[in-house]
Order: sequence, then structure tokens, then C-alpha cells
Amino acid sequence: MKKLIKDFTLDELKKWAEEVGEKPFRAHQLFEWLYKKNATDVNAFTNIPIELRKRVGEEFVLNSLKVVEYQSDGESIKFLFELVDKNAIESVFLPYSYGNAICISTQVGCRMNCAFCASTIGGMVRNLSAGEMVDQIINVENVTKKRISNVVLMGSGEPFDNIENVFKFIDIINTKEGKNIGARHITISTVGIVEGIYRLSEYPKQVNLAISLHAPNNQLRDKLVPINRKYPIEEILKAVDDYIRRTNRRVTFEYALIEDINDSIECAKELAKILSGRLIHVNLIPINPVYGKEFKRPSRERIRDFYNTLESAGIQVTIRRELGNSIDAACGQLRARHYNIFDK
Ligand SMILES: C[S@@+](CC[C@H](N)C(=O)[O-])C[C@H]1O[C@@H](n2cnc3c(N)ncnc32)[C@H](O)[C@@H]1O
Ligand code: SF4
Repeated sequence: MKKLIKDFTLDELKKWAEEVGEKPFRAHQLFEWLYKKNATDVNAFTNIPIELRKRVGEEFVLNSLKVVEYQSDGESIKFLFELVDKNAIESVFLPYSYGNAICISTQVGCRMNCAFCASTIGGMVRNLSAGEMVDQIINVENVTKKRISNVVLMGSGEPFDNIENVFKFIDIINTKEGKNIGARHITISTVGIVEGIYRLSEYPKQVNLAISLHAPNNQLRDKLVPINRKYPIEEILKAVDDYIRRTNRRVTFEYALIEDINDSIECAKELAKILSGRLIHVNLIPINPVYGKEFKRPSRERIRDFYNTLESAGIQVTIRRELGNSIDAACGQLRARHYNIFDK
């Protein structure tokens, strides 16, 4: 079976070149075509000898994704891709004033079972490889004709449930000869897998960390985020403190606001209390309604009151700019609809 060429780091591709009797600089040339020029057809590699081009074509898949559909709301664009094995994944292109961001998927589905998330409907199918994550960037750039400067791992899947491939992906996109995307422009969002947070503290690249908290106490979080029973809030905060101590980097806490569930002033006060004194920032996300789930978005006033309570308690807080609401933006919805997962 053919391998995906974007699963290879530069060093691995150099090794491959040597194994087939070529000079290591050929790997640099291949990287240039794949990541600087976003080429997906081996015939375009004009500075590579024809024999070697033939070999690359025989041994490797150059593009692992097919664009099935994309929807735009005038700003963001949501993509549905088909993988070589016919599974489907989503990515979202988000233009910001500071540059273009992409929200990528790290798994087909997710096994964490969060109550309000469409990604987990239908369960976890498989991990994505590093190259399949890289290809989300390449394909979105090729369709939009825009360069991506920021990457958030906030699509379907739990990045720390697929940590080796995620670190390899970061290596490939961060490499100067690859996409050359700065580590500080890459954000990993986790449901709070504690071992992953400790691994990230030791990871040499300065990527950002976001924690999906969504509740100020274990009683409520157990219901919304079932993996909390394994990794309760106090264990997550311990790991976050360790991360901040070692990296001196600010951590973001994501809090999806759900009407009458976690949006009371009491919840805001409790949240401020457990987070205060840390180098952190809270990002409030008014929940995206998910087909078949009962959760509702709070009123503007209630969101504002929650925000004000945190701010007056000295917590740095923002409300997420709502891009892509009209396009099934809640992660996993496009894919779930594609496969009629909602009806199963
Ligand atoms: C889809 S997850 C992927 C990354 C990782 N698994 C996590 O939970 O952080 C990215 C973010 O989207 C949030 N999310 C999931 N479903 C949502 C919904 N219906 N509305 C708003 N945010 C949602 C998650 O809680 C998380 O903060
Ligand atoms: S919110 Fe994240 S961890 Fe939870 S089910 Fe969705 S993708 Fe998985």
C-alpha cells in the first residue's frame, strides 16, 4: 500500500532518499514542492529527475484529501473532506485581522462523549495521521488561495488522545522548510487529558494550550464532560500550574455557555474563585446548538452578566467572535449530516 508523503518529517524523507540511492537534498526539493508550492501532482516537480518523480508517484500518496463540499457565510468557510478510506472530516477557515486561521480535526469522531458536541456522535472511528492533518492546511490554502498563519486544533477529536501524530504534525508545519508556521501561532485545545498537559510542558516548541473547562465544579463537569471523572478539575489545574511554571505561557480556558446549565452568576463567581491568581485567560463561547441536543444559547444579557462577573473578579476574559454559525459550525455537524449520523 502507498504511504502518505506528508507523514514524513524532513529527516525521515532524507533517510528515504538515501535508501533509494538519492542525495538528501532531494528531500529538501520535495519539501519545497509539497509545502511552499502546495503541489499535489508529481508531474509538477520539474527540478526532480523523471525517474525519481516516477518512484515518488509509485511509493507515495501526495494528497490524502478530496474536497466534498464547502460552505461559506461570507467570512469563514467550512470544509468537508473525504479521506482515502472514505471517512469524512471537517476543517474551518477563519479570516482574522491578524491573519488567516484554520481549525483542524485530529481524529475521525471522538470518544470523549461531551454532552453538547457533535464530533462525538457516532463515536471515535480512528486517529488522523500527521499528514492527514497537514493536508487540511494544504487543501484549504489551495481552495481559498490564501496563506494560513495560525492553526488551532479545535476541530473533531481530542488532540491528546492522538498525541504522537499531533506532535509530528506540529514538527512538519513548524519546520522552516515545511509550512514554517510559528509554534506561537499553533494552539492545542484539550478536554483536559492530564498526561497530555504534562507532555506539552516538556515539549520543546512553544505552542499554546487551551483547556475546555465548561464548568466550575466537578459535579456539573461530570455531566457535561464525562472524562472529568477520570481527570477532575483539581488534577487539571495542578497540571496547568506545572505547565505555566515551566513555560511561563498564558493558558486559555474555554467555557461554552449553556442556558440554565452553567451560565448563572454563581457559576461565574465559582469559576473566578477556582482560576484566580493564575496566568490565564477565559474565552466564553456561546454554545452552538447541535441537532438532536437540547442545549440552548443564553441571552445576550446573561452572557454579558457572566462576562462582567468574571472581569470584576480580576479574570482576563473575552467572548468568542461568532464565526460560521449559519454553516453548521459546531464541530462535527457537517460530517454527522453527511453520514446521517444524527438519525442513527
Ligand atoms: C470540538 S473540541 C476539539 C478539541 C478538544 N477535543 C477539546 O474538547 O478541547 C473544540 C472546542 O469546541 C467546543 N465545542 C464542542 N461542541 C460545541 C458546541 N456545540 N458549541 C460550542 N462549542 C463547542 C469544545 O468544548 C472545545 O472547547
Ligand atoms: S468537545 Fe472535544 S473532547 Fe469533547 S467530544 Fe467534542 S471533540 Fe471530543
